[in-house]
Amino acid sequence: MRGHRLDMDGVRVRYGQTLAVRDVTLSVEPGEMLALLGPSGCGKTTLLRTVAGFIRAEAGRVLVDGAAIDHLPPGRRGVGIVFQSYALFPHMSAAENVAYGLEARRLPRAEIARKVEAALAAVRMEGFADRRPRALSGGQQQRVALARALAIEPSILLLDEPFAALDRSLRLDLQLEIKRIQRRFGVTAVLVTHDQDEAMSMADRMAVMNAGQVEQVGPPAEVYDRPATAFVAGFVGTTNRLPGRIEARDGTGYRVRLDAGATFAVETTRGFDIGARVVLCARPEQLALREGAEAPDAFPARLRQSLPLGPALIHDIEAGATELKLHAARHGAPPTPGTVRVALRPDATPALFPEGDTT
Ligand SMILES: Nc1ncnc2c1ncn2[C@@H]1O[C@H](COP(=O)(O)OP(=O)(O)OP(=O)(O)O)[C@@H](O)[C@H]1O
Repeated sequence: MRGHRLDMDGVRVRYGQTLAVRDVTLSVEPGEMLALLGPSGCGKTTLLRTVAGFIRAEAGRVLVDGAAIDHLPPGRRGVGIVFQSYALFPHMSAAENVAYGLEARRLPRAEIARKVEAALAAVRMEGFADRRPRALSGGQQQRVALARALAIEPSILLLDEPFAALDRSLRLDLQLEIKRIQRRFGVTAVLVTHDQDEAMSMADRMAVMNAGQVEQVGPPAEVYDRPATAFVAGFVGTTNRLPGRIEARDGTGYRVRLDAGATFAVETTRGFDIGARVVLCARPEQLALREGAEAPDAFPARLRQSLPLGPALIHDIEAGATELKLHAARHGAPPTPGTVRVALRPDATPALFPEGDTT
């Protein structure tokens, strides 16, 4: 199962008038897990199903280890798929379900038995071989579905929201299980999810999709820290959006005059004209309350409330029509609601986008 490379090269998929996937080019390295992350309707399932062979692309190619597989039917692509709904055959036992794909390949009986046993053991379900799906919990059914996908020793494992139907604790169990198995076998995997925490914790890299296109692809921390577009900044993690205007060039960035009434220095590699309208996107942990007198690098706002969240404190703030969330360490008594000043933390690297960028 080890080490196969997957390439999507200019894949375009249309349903009638709807262009669901717009010329997507993505590579998944051998043994890597790539998450396709995005809001409902952005095209992630369509892209996954195109790789699986259930949907035909209007343009572009899908390649495994450099060879195009577009002409192959799903059963001959060497892909294993786990769906959101467990999609097990209800009248078959767990072992029969796992054997199904192997029987279709007409393998000898003894070999099928051996592979079924190994696949069920890999997902820790060896004691449940004779159970029918209805006698298994949701998490157990999904483990069997995973065993079925793995039994054929796929070159690529496709995971289509496999945890969506599970409650929280089962979900975490299965996430850990899949990650463990994926690492152990070095299987190349694509995970479709609309859950950013899931993508962050499971994936080596994530591709953030919006309206059929990939807006950014990279390791989760990089996407979080350096969002490429305003959409990514808003979709991955929490972002405070502060409108303003470019006042002047400043070192390797700009001085931005915020509508809220302060001037922030922001580093960026993007180019802006002086006077251009912009949106500054700052994470809750990049802003801070500033004590004391008026200063040009802090703007006035109203602290509505402060709520404890584990070891942190979330400040709920309004600055004119803009609502802000600030993340602070919790020590001592929370500040009193009322007038406050908000500043950028000295080490913060907020993102700057042209106003009117897609959100
Ligand atoms: N069979 C279909 N016929 C027509 N349009 C479709 C079909 N399937 C999907 N679409 C449309 O294509 C676009 C992409 O859908 P897709 O299911 O790939 O998105 P998604 O990101 O996986 O969303 P979700 O998270 O809701 O599953 C959407 O606009 C959707 O309405």
